[in-house]
Amino acid sequence: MTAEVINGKELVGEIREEIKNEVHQLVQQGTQPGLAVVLVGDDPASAVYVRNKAKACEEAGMYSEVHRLPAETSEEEVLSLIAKLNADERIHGILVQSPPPKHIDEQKVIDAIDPSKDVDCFHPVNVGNLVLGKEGFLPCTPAGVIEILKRKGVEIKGKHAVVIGRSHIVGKPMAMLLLREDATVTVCHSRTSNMAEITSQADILVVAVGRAKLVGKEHVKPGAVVIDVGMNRDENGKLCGDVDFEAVKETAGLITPVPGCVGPMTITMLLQNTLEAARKTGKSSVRV
Ligand SMILES: Nc1nc2c(c(=O)[nH]1)N[C@@H](CN(C=O)c1ccc(C(=O)N[C@@H](CCC(=O)O)C(=O)O)cc1)CN2
Repeated sequence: MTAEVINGKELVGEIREEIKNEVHQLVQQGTQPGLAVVLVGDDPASAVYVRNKAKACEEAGMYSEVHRLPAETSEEEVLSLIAKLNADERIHGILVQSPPPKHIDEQKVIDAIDPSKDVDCFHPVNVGNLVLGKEGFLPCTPAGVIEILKRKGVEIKGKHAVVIGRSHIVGKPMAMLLLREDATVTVCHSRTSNMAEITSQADILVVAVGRAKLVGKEHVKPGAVVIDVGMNRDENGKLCGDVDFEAVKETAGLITPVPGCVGPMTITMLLQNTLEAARKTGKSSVRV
């Protein structure tokens, strides 16, 4: 069996077109969604992601501003910028690119973001709402994974979904969102002893560990849906996921490629959250 490889470019293009139309309508009503991205330091991968976020905003007709701060910027300076952005009516969404330099307490900075502008869904209030199943922002990468599954017609309800990874950004919220969709969810992590035994029972396998090609054929049930959230460099410096794509595509039924699927979908969900935030607050000076 050879898996169907999901065409991320097509999916992302379709959703971004929908968002662009909705942004256009909101602009007509006097509100242009605005996103502020804060990047502290000079991590090259983060610089690429931030550039892609600003470009995606522009293409969707949204306002965006990127605050690039030197690596030695103090925590107080970052907090003071967040306070200004919280009060800025042009800005509906704020995010701080992760990871910041070590001297900055990331959670303290996240806690300072107004929850109604926390489009990453990292603030404890929004994480709490997610766990309680209340309305609110959905975290971008996990929401992107659910969107991929739904748009590809994958039934989630009643299926066994296994998530590998327990990070705050992906693993934990991913498990929550799958639960909300009525999947039976198992979370595996670095201390799981019999991982292949568990993952090979999954109908839906989401991998988010940050280790190149960790998941091989032996981890995957024939016909399973495999979603690769990883973003690594292989021994030749080429971008690759956490899944050994060439090996697993022989076993899986449906598989996401890296690059070109979950990453761009994450940014698409960020646009979606910024649009939602703008709809709710509705204040801005239109700049088109
Ligand atoms: N504040 C946040 N920080 C981080 C998040 C996040 O959601 N919020 N997630 C990741 C990084 N990330 C978004 O910020 C992200 C990673 C990768 C991609 C992406 O489009 N990748 C491309 C390849 C890009 C390349 O050429 O290197 C792909 O998969 O095709 C988008 C967003 C950690 N930090």
